[in-house]
Amino acid sequence: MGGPNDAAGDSFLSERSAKVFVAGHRGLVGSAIVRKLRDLGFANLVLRTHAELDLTRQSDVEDFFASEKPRFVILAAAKVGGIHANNTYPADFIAINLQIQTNVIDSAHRHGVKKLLFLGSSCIYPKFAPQPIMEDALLTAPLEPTNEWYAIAKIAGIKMCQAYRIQYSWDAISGMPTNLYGPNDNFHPENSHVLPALMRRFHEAKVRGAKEVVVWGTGSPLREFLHVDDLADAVVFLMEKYSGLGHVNVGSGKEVTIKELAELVKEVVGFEGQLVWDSSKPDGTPRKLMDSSKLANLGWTPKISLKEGLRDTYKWYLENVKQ
Ligand SMILES: NC(=O)C1=CN([C@@H]2O[C@H](COP(=O)(O)OP(=O)(O)OC[C@H]3O[C@@H](n4cnc5c(N)ncnc54)[C@H](OP(=O)(O)O)[C@@H]3O)[C@@H](O)[C@H]2O)C=CC1
Ligand SMILES: C[C@H]1O[C@H](OP(=O)(O)OP(=O)(O)OC[C@H]2O[C@@H](n3cnc4c(=O)[nH]c(N)nc43)[C@H](O)[C@@H]2O)[C@@H](O)[C@@H](O)C1=O
Repeated sequence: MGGPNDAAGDSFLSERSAKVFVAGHRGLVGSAIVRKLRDLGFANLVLRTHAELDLTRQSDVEDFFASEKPRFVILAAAKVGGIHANNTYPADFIAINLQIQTNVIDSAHRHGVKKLLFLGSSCIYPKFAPQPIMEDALLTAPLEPTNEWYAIAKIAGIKMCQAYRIQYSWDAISGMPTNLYGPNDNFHPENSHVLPALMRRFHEAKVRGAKEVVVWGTGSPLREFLHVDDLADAVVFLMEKYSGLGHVNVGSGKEVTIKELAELVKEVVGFEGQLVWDSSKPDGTPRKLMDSSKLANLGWTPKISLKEGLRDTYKWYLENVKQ
């Protein structure tokens, strides 16, 4: 998908004093976007914690947009979790995400927001999509069951941005990041994604002097990881350069097996014991490497290697999370 606007758009970077609402600014992604925007000199960020503004509450969101009237919106607030959380709380993952994105996208449009960026996820694609996954693989085959509820909400978000562009000529775009990690990640033992879960488990095992650490599944699934600072850079790039109908993949182009990832995290943390695989836990999608050539052709490439990103994230974990 696409069109004549694909590489067009007025300049986001020329409006650094404009109000930018970053929804979800305390999360992994939102906090990285705030760091990036502040580095670039954006001086008028509009930020609300979940406690200050619950984005599932339609009338509160409406009132917020009516009074704040932001010029740009970056939607990084969502109900997010790893394979276990997605599989255990399907109602939360579909309902909360549909509510947040519907409220924010619709209110943003009705209150004069100039441009909005919606974030989806690589889980929108079919479980057995041809690899690497092109944007046009969307809705071509069944989804991965462990996260189909979340994926359906995200697909609805993409479609809502497209529908508002078609009906109202409104500049709403969607970026689809691959698996992300970095500072401010969620290190919950069960509900987080694999990378922070393993970092914490290896760290705690090292401190306890444990001989073994349990890792979920078979270790054979492949995943593509992108440091969240690269994602934040891509988000700003898309805000500046992209105004098309189709969503845009944002990946690193590099994949590792979960076993390779576990060995890398183990090395960075300095845990010297053994890995024990718990094959009663789900593997999820066998492989989801995205084809990010659409974004590369617009002129963006990632900079942070997985090894470097892991070291940076472990340093952050030691300074901010561990007891
Ligand atoms: N993490 C990943 O690997 C990937 C993430 N993404 C996408 O990036 C986006 C951000 O994810 P990520 O940063 O990882 O998630 P986090 O869980 O780290 O952050 C989500 C943020 O949303 C806020 N939030 C959640 N519910 C509400 C609500 N009802 N009202 C207001 N704020 C709310 C949270 O606030 P609070 O903590 O106070 O509830 C938090 O600040 C999501 O759209 C996600 O789908 C896409 C691909 C991969
Ligand atoms: C970003 C993406 O994230 C989710 O999909 P996922 O890629 O399957 O995410 P995950 O990071 O939780 O797992 C990746 C792999 O790793 C294995 N694994 C090993 N040990 C642990 C472990 O300790 N925790 C977790 N979570 N996984 C583990 C796990 O069994 C799986 O094979 C979506 O639900 C959805 O939210 C989404 O869009």
